[in-house]
Amino acid sequence: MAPLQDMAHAKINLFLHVTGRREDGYHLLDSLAVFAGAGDRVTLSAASGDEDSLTLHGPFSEGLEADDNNLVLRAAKALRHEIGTTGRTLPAAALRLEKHLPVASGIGGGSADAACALRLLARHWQLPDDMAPRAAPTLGADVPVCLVQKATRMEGIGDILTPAPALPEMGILLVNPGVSVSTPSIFRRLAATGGITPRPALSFPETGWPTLASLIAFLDTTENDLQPHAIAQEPVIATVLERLAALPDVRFSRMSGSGATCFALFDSADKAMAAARHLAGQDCAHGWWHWAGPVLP
Ligand SMILES: C[C@@](CO)(OP(=O)(O)O)[C@H](O)COP(=O)(O)OP(=O)(O)OC[C@H]1O[C@@H](n2ccc(N)nc2=O)[C@H](O)[C@@H]1O
Ligand SMILES: Nc1ncnc2c1ncn2[C@@H]1O[C@H](COP(=O)(O)OP(=O)(O)O)[C@@H](O)[C@H]1O
Repeated sequence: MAPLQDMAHAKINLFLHVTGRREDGYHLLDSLAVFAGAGDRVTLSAASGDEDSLTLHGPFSEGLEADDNNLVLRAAKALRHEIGTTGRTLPAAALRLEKHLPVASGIGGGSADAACALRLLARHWQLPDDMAPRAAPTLGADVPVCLVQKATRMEGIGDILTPAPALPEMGILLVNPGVSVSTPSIFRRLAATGGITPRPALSFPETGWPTLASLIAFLDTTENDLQPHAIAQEPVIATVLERLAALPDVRFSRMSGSGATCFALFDSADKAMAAARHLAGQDCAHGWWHWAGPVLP
């Protein structure tokens, strides 16, 4: 069998409202998630042994372990469990993860890797369509949206998904200042300050956003409720946001997820790439990770 390969794309929360808290401590969200061309690559080859295995490669593989805690191997285990008794007898998979996305950075890299592994394993084992979506939420709140990997409104804790209305063509620049941020610690900070901002229910336009201006007019009515808490923990995020807002041709900027990656929107991928070159020339951006290109359709 030829190896199977798929991309685990970066998820960006264009806005993120925390609307409530469940009894188990998980927060209810309302968020518009889109995916960028940036991503990790996962490859699956048939293996002869009886254990699934993982090897790590790429610029952000250092600091990650290829052990049972890695979300790629956790995905394989969760999928076998979901399948039931026959899950244990399915052929072993040799998985290879090429890590290009910064770890613990608010763009769901680990969740995207898990979702990507689920998609590949479901193809490898020729599983029915509902099997990977059943395993996804057991791996993390962001894994279901990463399985879909298309612009989506996320509600509940990330388990209620609705396809987003049509989005305009745009370019995106992602910038991470090289600090990792733990998602639970940012939700804890939010909870400690009372957390929930009361707001009227938000409605998305049924016909979508025909232009970037119309999308930005909508985003201007929203926030990322986790952003102030992430800045309080890692003040360098505020510096990233200042730099993004000052870039040529920038139309909008904000932090994604629980941070620290921030994004800026542009009329085109070319303009995003030109702004990335401009930023890379600044002293403050030394050691910052960035990626610029298209938002996936
Ligand atoms: C904040 C978001 C927004 O898309 O993105 P990231 O910053 O991780 O990219 C996600 O909700 C993150 O999803 P994910 O990273 O999969 O979270 P999980 O592993 O399930 O949960 C980690 C911890 O975050 C908190 N958590 C997570 C999701 C949620 N809806 N409410 C929460 O309170 C809980 O404390 C939980 O124990
Ligand atoms: N394949 C993986 N890639 C990234 N992180 C992983 C992976 N497997 C396990 N993890 C763990 O998951 C945590 C969350 O990682 P990640 O998904 O990158 O965060 P975020 O959703 O904030 O971008 C990290 O602290 C990391 O230790």
